[in-house]
Amino acid sequence: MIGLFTAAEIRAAEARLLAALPDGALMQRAATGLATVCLRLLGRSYGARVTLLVGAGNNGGDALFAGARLASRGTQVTAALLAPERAHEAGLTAFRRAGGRVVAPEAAGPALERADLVLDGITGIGGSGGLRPDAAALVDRAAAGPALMVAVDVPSGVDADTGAVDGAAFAATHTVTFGAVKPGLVVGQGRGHAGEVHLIGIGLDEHLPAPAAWQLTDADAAARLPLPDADDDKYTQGVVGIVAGSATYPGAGVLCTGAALRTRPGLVRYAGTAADGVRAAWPEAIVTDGRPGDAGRVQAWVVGPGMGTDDDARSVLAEVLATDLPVLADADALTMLAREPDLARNRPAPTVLTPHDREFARFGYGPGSDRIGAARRLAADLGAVVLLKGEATVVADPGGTAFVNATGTPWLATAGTGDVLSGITGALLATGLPAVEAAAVAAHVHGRAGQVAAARGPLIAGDLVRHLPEAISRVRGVRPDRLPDSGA
Ligand SMILES: NC(=O)C1=CN([C@@H]2O[C@H](COP(=O)(O)OP(=O)(O)OC[C@H]3O[C@@H](n4cnc5c(N)ncnc54)[C@H](O)[C@@H]3O)[C@@H](O)[C@H]2O)[C@@H](O)CC1
Ligand SMILES: Nc1ncnc2c1ncn2[C@@H]1O[C@H](COP(=O)(O)OP(=O)(O)O)[C@@H](O)[C@H]1O
Ligand SMILES: [K+]
Repeated sequence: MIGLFTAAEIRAAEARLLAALPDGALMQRAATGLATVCLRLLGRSYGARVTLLVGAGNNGGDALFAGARLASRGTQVTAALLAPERAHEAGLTAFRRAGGRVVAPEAAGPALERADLVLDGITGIGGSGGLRPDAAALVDRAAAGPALMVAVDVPSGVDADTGAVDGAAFAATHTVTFGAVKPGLVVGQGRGHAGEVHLIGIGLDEHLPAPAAWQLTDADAAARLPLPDADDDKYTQGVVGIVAGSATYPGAGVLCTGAALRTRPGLVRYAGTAADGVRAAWPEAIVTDGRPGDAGRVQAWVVGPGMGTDDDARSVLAEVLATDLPVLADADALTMLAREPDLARNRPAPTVLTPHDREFARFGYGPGSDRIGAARRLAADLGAVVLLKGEATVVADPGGTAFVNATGTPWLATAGTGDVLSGITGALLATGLPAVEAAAVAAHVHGRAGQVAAARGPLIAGDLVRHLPEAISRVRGVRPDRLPDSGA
């Protein structure tokens, strides 16, 4: 798993590491890694043109030392200094000594127009609030040029902890970040500004605390997707019950049940008023048009997508939440729970809520620009796991552990894909995974299914269900064309 660390956690770790190192050593590590990535991206050093945007802090120091390294290898490097009198002194000396050219921000236009690569060293983890006007103007001018845009540590204007962007921000194609990945690079608007993230080790790991936020890799997700083994039968792999869809809107029931089957095919039960549609679409499911209690035994419930919000729906929701089983509540169930949160508050078994932004806002406050913070707050308030959907889906548990999803595609912004996510999550809850992990792994697999489906063109929610087996195999690293011999 990839740990995500706040600016305060990184500063505390840096302080311990700095105390053990000679002056300036840490910045040299950062600048060496930065220059190496720049050279790789440029593909050459001699004759290339690089322009540095340099603020008054250590972030500008990193840029200047990296610029010095590039200049000493024959690259034409120009530095636009936002605050010449406060620019990093040693960095500026090294830069000038290596042949770097210094200009005022107002005179940086030609250098930005000609640059192959722009290096953003205006602010890093020390930035706060929206960029000041002079910095914002420089960032805008850089964006108009043709260069590769490389952010030092954090794109300037992006809040390193939350990903919030208030006004102008450097839109990077690559971010070279030091010591640890910051949440703001992978969530909220910051995710879109960071581009590809390159992590440079500077020896910080042993000084960092246990992370409170994580990103899963394919391998992490695969380790939580148990394979059936020789002792399994259809009942032992986790049976999920689905309450979704309605006579008027059977689609949600069909998508949710299909997603559960394609994730964990042992046995999926369905109870609800879309029974005919579900039966016709998925003969593999065990279907009743009765109440959840008529469905037979399950190890987890999914309740909500397309079920309506009338009195019958409310009583079905209450019945499911009154069980001592893990429950995933989505869509119409969230609308009802926003009115009556006590139905879900502090259940003895895990509850997972999967709101998009508008559903989230029904609980009393919008997610705002700190999506991890918002998910944590609602999770703590309700004693439930909250999966806040979006470009980067965030999962948080009541204790504050959070996951930021790394997979997905904007093509997922289409009706019904949330119903599919509910089915996947419910199937994983039924396997007995801790709820926060089931939700995080489900978001990971759902995003991969979206990527697999989108590779073939515009996707609809049913395509996600169809591509789930391939997505899961890819997450596991299984080549689809190889069949092991029996017992191998
Ligand atoms: N502490 C260390 O030893 C290391 C720090 N490193 C670098 O140091 C950075 C942190 O350095 P600093 O603490 O000096 O802070 P920064 O360099 O990130 O930012 C501070 C500067 O930005 C200005 N600023 C803040 N908000 C602004 C805004 N909204 N608009 C315009 N200007 C703004 C401040 O006035 C100050 O001059 C890291 O991000 C990283 O790049 C690396 O060199 C690794 C080692
Ligand atoms: N711009 C986007 N980029 C990536 N994923 C997105 C984007 N917009 C939505 N999604 C994903 O698509 C899904 C939509 O779910 P939801 O809004 O519940 O749809 P529905 O209710 O129609 O099923 C979520 O998994 C969400 O994270
Ligand atoms: K920066």
